[in-house]
Amino acid sequence: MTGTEDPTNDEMLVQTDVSDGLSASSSSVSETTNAETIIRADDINVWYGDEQALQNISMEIPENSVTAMIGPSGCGKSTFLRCINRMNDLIDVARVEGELTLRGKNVYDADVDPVALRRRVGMVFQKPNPFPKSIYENVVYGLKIQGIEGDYDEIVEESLKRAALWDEVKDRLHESGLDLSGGQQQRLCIARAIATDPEVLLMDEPASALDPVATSQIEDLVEELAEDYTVVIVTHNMQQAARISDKTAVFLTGGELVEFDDTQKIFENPESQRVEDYITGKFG
Ligand SMILES: Nc1ncnc2c1ncn2[C@@H]1O[C@H](COP(=O)(O)OP(=O)(O)OP(=O)(O)O)[C@@H](O)[C@H]1O
Repeated sequence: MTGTEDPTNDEMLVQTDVSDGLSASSSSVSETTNAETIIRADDINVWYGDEQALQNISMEIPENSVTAMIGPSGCGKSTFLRCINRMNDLIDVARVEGELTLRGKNVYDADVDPVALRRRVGMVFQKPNPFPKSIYENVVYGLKIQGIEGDYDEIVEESLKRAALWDEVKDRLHESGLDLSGGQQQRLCIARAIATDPEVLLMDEPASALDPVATSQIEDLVEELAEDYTVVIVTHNMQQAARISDKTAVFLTGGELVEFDDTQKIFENPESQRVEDYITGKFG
């Protein structure tokens, strides 16, 4: 997107679609083990045309935790993430089978409005991509599009504080979001995603385009966000998954979920030899 175009990318789609129907800090594993399940996948299969991208995926994601999705390129991590807020609906050739519940309600039921669902399940993408609007307007974009009323000044301040950006931008709220650094832009996108008060935040490699300092800020932020939200994050960075997540799902080639467990267990004592080989760098 250039600075002059209106937003037309997936981010805007999420923002415009997010109009209703549906993190952990590195809190200790034991804290999350008993947490309530917010998302449950049951035998999810996804095809793009004739190609199967996910096979019989089942997992339970606890609320207020960080769940990392790791695995080699093309193993279906992003596809799974997009099942949660039905972004795959937007891909003509994609077909999803199985049940995926959010607080017990199958998001694929006929009576679920995907627009409403995406209000409850926000998304942050790989490339920081604020709209060519002011910082303030970026944060309130989803609210305006969805016709959500409220004290916008307060929501902007609260969202930017939660995204750990307020102190850096409070004196320039009406300057362009595009003038921020990459890391600030990504935190602005996070502020925009949380302004509509979702329950779940999906993050697709949110730090992969950032330098180490900005990456570390995003990691700290993800941990903080998990106090209020359930965060599901795709990452290629295994150290990052180990640092910030409570649960880790390891997908391997062919769209198979090979292991899903507490992050500590996955990294210290995985059940599967294939997972051990992957995390120790023997392949992938
Ligand atoms: N829009 C699409 N149309 C057709 N095939 C797709 C589409 N999106 C993904 N795929 C295919 O589905 C499989 C899984 O892709 P996906 O992007 O979910 O994997 P990933 O693990 O997230 O990969 P990466 O780590 O490289 O982002 C791949 O074979 C990919 O080519």
